Amino acid sequence: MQSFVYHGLPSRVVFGQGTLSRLAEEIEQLGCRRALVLATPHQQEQAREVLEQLGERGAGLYAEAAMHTPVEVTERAMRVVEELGVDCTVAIGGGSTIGLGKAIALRTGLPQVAIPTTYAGSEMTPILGETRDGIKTTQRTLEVLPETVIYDVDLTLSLPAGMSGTSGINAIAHAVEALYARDRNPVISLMAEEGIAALARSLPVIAENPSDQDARSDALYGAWLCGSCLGAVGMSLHHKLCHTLGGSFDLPHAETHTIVLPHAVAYNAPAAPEAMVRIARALGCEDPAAGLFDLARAVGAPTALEEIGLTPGDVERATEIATRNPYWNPREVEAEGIHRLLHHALVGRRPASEKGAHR
Ligand SMILES: NC(=O)c1ccc[n+]([C@@H]2O[C@H](COP(=O)([O-])OP(=O)(O)OC[C@H]3O[C@@H](n4cnc5c(N)ncnc54)[C@H](O)[C@@H]3O)[C@@H](O)[C@H]2O)c1
Ligand SMILES: O=C(O)CCC(=O)CC(=O)O
Repeated sequence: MQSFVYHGLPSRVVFGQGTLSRLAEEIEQLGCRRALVLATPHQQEQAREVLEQLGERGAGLYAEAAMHTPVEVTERAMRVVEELGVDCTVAIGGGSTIGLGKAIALRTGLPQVAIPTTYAGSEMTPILGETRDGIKTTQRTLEVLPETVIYDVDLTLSLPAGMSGTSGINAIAHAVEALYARDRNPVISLMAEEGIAALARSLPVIAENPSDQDARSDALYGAWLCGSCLGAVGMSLHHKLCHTLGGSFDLPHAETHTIVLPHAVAYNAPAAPEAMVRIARALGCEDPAAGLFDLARAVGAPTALEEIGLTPGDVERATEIATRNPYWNPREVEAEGIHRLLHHALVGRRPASEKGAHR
């Protein structure tokens, strides 16, 4: 057995159907009385209902959360925090809204309740990415880890079929990279394999019938596990590529993850054979790279970066940025291979895992 370090993260998780009804008691458990409810403009009505449900524990609503946590949005939220004298935040939404709660916590130390409505996984991580003047920087600090997470399966029923597929594969990407992380450990690897399996079996069912409650429950359980993997260990090439494509080419987050993942896995396969066995087992297929590509197709997701806005002329610059300061990766990150990977992802070629031992 390899030696390892396991670092447990302190958060309280409430999981089930109808669990939103426990929000007031969870706020009380934190010792708080005046919550600021956070949302995107799109989920404003849902957030208003949450505020009403809170009664005197609800201090106000700020519904301007935006993708990649722009600092000007956070600064406006900070003025609301001060004006209302709030003592905690409640973020209801996906990674964008939860990111805003984290950005406020970083500046104030206010406790957070996160109520995720996508599968992105931010609620389980001490990671915050913030955008200033168009540049996104990411940090890891326990100060931003939400104290309480309420997973309510009912809240995911409204997530459209298309977004459910790409958001679920965004979650799978965290577990895939956790399986070959430099700081991987047996507990997180168990969670990763279980998380991939739960999402791989539920996402195609959701694509057919977004109201299937058993599949929704399975998917949210998988998202919790995969988010925990992201929070616990370091990510590698796949996340670096997606952060490059999102940050420098403005490609949409979950779709980018969905398209790039099979190709990143194909690239890393020769250097991470044990991880590949576990990913294939979780997917129920022979070749993990092809299996992930087929899963994307099964949920009706895009499979080519050119479908979401990348052009052939962008591949050179994306290769240069992604290889400049690479994250640790099990296989050496070399420009020619990354250029080829990105070209395959651009055109949507069905990948096959490369064979041989590259380290
Ligand atoms: N720090 C981390 O650990 C971490 C992890 C994953 C993602 N992220 C960040 O999160 C952001 C992406 O998050 P996301 O993919 O969850 O998307 P998102 O939060 O931007 O949500 C996308 C849209 O879907 C809407 N939406 C969310 N849930 C819905 C539901 N159930 N029904 C209907 N509409 C719904 C939102 O209001 C929004 O308009 C990115 O900025 C990414 O970098 C951070
Ligand atoms: O943008 C962030 O906050 C970091 C996101 C991250 O590392 C996970 C992801 O890319 O899905």
